[in-house]
Amino acid sequence: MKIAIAQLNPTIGDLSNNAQKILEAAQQAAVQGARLLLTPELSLCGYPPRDLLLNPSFVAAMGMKLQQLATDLPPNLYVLVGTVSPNLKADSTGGKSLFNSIALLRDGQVKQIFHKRLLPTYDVFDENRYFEPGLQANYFTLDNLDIGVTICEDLWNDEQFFGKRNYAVNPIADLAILRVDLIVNLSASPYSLGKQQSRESMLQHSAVRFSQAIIYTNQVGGNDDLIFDGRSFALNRQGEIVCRARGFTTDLVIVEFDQAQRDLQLSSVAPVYQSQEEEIWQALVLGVRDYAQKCHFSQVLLGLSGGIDSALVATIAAAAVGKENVLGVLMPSPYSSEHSVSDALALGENLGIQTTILKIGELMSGFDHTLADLFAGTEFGIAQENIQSRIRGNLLMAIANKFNYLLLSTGNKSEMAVGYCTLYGDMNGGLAVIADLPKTRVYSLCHWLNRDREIIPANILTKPPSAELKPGQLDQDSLPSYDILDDILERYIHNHQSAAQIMATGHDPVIVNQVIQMVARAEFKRRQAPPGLKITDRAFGTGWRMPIASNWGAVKNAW
Ligand SMILES: NC(=O)c1ccc[n+]([C@@H]2O[C@H](COP(=O)([O-])OP(=O)(O)OC[C@H]3O[C@@H](n4cnc5c(N)ncnc54)[C@H](O)[C@@H]3O)[C@@H](O)[C@H]2O)c1
Ligand SMILES: Nc1ncnc2c1ncn2[C@@H]1O[C@H](COP(=O)(O)O)[C@@H](O)[C@H]1O
Ligand SMILES: N[C@@H](CCC(=O)O)C(=O)O
Ligand SMILES: O=P(O)(O)OP(=O)(O)O
Repeated sequence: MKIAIAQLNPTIGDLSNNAQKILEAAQQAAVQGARLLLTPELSLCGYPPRDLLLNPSFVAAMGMKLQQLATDLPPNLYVLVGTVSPNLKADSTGGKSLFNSIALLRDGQVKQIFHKRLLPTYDVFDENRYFEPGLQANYFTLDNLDIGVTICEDLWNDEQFFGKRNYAVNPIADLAILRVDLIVNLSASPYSLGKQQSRESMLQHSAVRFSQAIIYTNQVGGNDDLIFDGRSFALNRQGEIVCRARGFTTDLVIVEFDQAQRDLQLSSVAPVYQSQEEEIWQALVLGVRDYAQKCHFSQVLLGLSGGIDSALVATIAAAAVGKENVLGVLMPSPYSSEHSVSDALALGENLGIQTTILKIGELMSGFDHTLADLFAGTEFGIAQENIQSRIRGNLLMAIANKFNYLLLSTGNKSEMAVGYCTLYGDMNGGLAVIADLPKTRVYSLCHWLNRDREIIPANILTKPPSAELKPGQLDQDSLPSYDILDDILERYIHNHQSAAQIMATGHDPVIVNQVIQMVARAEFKRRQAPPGLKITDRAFGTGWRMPIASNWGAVKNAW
């Protein structure tokens, strides 16, 4: 039996176009002789729909679209579609009003509905807010095969693999007891670095442990801060990968279930593990492309300083939306170095993007003049330095607003962590492209980009980072060196280590305390930052929920 995996890229809430994508995949699958088509979790509305689910008219429209899709699908093909369904007992039991479900469609009808059993609530997930958990093991019978149905998190509870039980039940174990022939999984699993290795080793473990063939279908595409990498795959009962779809792009793959052997056959196995840099690059390009497209922007702009952060963002942007659709704005001030302009122009030329120069000296004088009386008798300080950044931010938003460009902001994760950025200045923008990349990773990605030929000019790679807001200023005047800063941040933010634990690894206690205080104090800035593309398992986005007015971490030695 041929089973098709449709690795789709839905737009959240675009029910008609999402249904059309499912229909087109079904037509292709039917032509290729498939009997069953799998689509991702919530494929009809896109994942994550968030609070759209609280809107009854949205839920009703999804129900109608599902019925229409069932009617439109090619005959004789069974199709699993991700949708929501009502919890009819909600009023009497006090539960949530919806299930996160899969509908089995065939010949114009919704044949069966299956509900997601394990609802994730950690990191970016908030499914208990909307959904009631399903209580039953889900399966259906097709051509004498019993096919177990699971939704995303349903597979993430193999206590032998994790070394602990994440939930009380394990849907795979329940299906194995029922002796199903095959388990399919419809997922919307967001990308983070190394996630595919975890998914594959987790499911290899479960496939072998329960002697179950598993087909895992993932969503692909960018939705706000989240990037879905696709890379759907299937495993036979021995835990061997028999098929792997492409990463970071849509795909339709057919796998063959051998009914005599009761197992999946080997089909096409795409190479899986690229270098970390290549993987991050593909994720960010997809994230920018889809954010722009799904928010209806065809052109983007950014401030080009001749520094490495803006150079990387410009390079990603050119790959995402086309070099002819990227505008780099150079805004030298009297404090800017000469190489600021020459390096930015060299980068612009290498990329083939448009560039323009707007000198900001006169605007700075205008600000100084207007503020002169109010600031009289005070020393020149950070507030005056930041005026340059705010003038640039203002000019960039004026251009974005005038010509309907998307402004990309260029802050990296190290800066966002410690607040080394100016609110309403360089933090302006619609999308923070590298906000989840520590500065050391910005460097490694740029070196990787230059592996065959120079894209990022050598001088941008070698000069010391500088905000250039006053003469001779370097980042390292205010911050520890980036390799030290990034190591402390990794331990504190990702590994949840305490100050004492970080100090025990040999870091200077004064620096550790300073960094932790800076992270706490910069929360108010991060809360006002544009959405940042998530590429790690701990990003400053929807999964980061810190208080702003808090004393924890802000007071020296408080922990
Ligand atoms: N702009 C750039 O291009 C750039 C780049 C790199 C580094 N930097 C550095 O970033 C720093 C920016 O300076 P900054 O942080 O003083 O400027 P800022 O204006 O971005 O933030 C400080 C201001 O925010 C407000 N604020 C402080 N705590 C708050 C809270 N809890 N809630 C609400 N508002 C609050 C206050 O008005 C305070 O003066 C400087 O050190 C600068 O050198 C800037
Ligand atoms: N001289 C500049 N021209 C254009 N854009 C600039 C300039 N200086 C800074 N920017 C923008 O602001 C961010 C942050 O700057 P840092 O150098 O990190 O302080 C930069 O990426 C540019 O987008
Ligand atoms: N834990 C899974 C599942 C999430 C889900 O159920 O959507 C993941 O991170 O990919
Ligand atoms: O933000 P940029 O591009 O100016 O990079 P750097 O901070 O390294 O100068």
